[in-house]
Amino acid sequence: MWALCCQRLFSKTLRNPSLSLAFKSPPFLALQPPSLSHSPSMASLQHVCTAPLARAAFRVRAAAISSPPARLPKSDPRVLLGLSEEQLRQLSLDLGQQSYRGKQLHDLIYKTKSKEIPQFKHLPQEFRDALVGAGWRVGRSPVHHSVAAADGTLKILLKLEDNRLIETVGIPAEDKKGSVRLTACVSSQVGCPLRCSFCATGKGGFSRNLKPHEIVEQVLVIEELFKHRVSNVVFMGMGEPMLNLKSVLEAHRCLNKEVRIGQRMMTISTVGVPNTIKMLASHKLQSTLAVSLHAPNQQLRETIVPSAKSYPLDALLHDCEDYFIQTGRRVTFEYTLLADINDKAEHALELAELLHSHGRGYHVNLIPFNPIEGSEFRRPYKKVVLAFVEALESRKITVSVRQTRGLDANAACGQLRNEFQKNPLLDSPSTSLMDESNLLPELVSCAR
Ligand SMILES: C[S@@+](CC[C@H](N)C(=O)[O-])C[C@H]1O[C@@H](n2cnc3c(N)ncnc32)[C@H](O)[C@@H]1O
Ligand code: SF4
Repeated sequence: MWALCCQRLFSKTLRNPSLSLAFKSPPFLALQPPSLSHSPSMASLQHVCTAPLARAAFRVRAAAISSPPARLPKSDPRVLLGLSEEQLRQLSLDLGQQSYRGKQLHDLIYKTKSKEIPQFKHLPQEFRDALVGAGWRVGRSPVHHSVAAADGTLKILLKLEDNRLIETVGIPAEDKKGSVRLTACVSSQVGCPLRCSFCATGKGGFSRNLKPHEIVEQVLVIEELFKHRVSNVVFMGMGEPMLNLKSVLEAHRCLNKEVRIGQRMMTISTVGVPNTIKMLASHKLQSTLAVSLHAPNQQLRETIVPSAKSYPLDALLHDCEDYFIQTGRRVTFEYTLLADINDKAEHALELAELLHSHGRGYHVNLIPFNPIEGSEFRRPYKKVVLAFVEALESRKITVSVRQTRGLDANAACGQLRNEFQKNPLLDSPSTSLMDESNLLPELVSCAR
């Protein structure tokens, strides 16, 4: 029986990597094969284990034999953040606990926002030990630095497990009814390989894609620092979401289902990567697609966005039409206004014509350039921006101008991280740099 038990455990372990560490861990080694003379049942096998840890470990293995392996993501199989309640319940069963422990785990991760398994105080010690022993971790990263701007915008640098830094931004705002809306602007990659000419992230180079939990945790850290629920998520931080679509979709699912942010409250922004808009459309999400256009014709676009060479404007707009047809969601076009490059009234008229020729309900969001160090570009004057707006509106295009938030906090995406990377003296962790004297009084309570 003992030999059979071990054999079945071993084959389970091969199929379920979450068990392999537990199999090698000390409590397992503490289990001694009982005397084979009286061929014990499972219950009597458990009885011969006297150390509490060994008993817990035995229950883990007994449960592993009797239940199917948890369906866990292959990318990082021992990170709790990102798992659904169902997966956490299955994990609890696999570790010899009752299913309701999975619900408790879910609350600890997504509501209490505990960062370490030892902080799961109201779970039994033996369960915490089993989780740690099997190599599980929550998957949260420490805040390395944060800077608050006068308008309440908070820019945060997170230090990932491999010591890489990513930016995430919390943007509080009051809606028309006076209640506070908190937007999380999340990164999808460490850096970006697409190198748009005006973007600090592009200038900082590319390291790697973010894993789903590294995207989700950005929202949790903003909720934690502001002590307020995040209402909106925009995938407009560092990186190109469409180059990391699988992780972005997994993070989107988790933010929607586990963190409970409505799909309509989320926006995925892309400069355009061939075939990916079609893929996204096939998921029929109720989220907004924002396409960073920046020019009304192919020739000018290629000078601003080098990657545009592989994705002609006509094909890009065709895919946007398709997104609208598939999802019923209006596509937004982002247009960064660069003085004397793409900000003339004739550019606006050409843009209106281009959009009308591709038919559907589009909206243009103008972003006056946020100056970045060493850039040859300039921000246009306000009157130029207003003339651009008027020209678009005269051609019946709905348009908004993005308010520049947090200008004094290295506002342009990727700038704060670049500062830290080039100046090693700055590169020391700061616990709380939330300087409330910098905040507008009405936002202090929200940002606390
Ligand atoms: C940082 S990108 C990330 C999402 C995606 N890669 C994209 O380009 O849409 C989000 C938006 O920020 C804009 N952006 C980047 N750097 C900027 C700057 N210095 N000034 C104004 N807008 C900027 C981009 O044009 C894009 O519309
Ligand atoms: S604007 Fe977007 S796609 Fe272009 S370099 Fe920056 S992050 Fe990458």
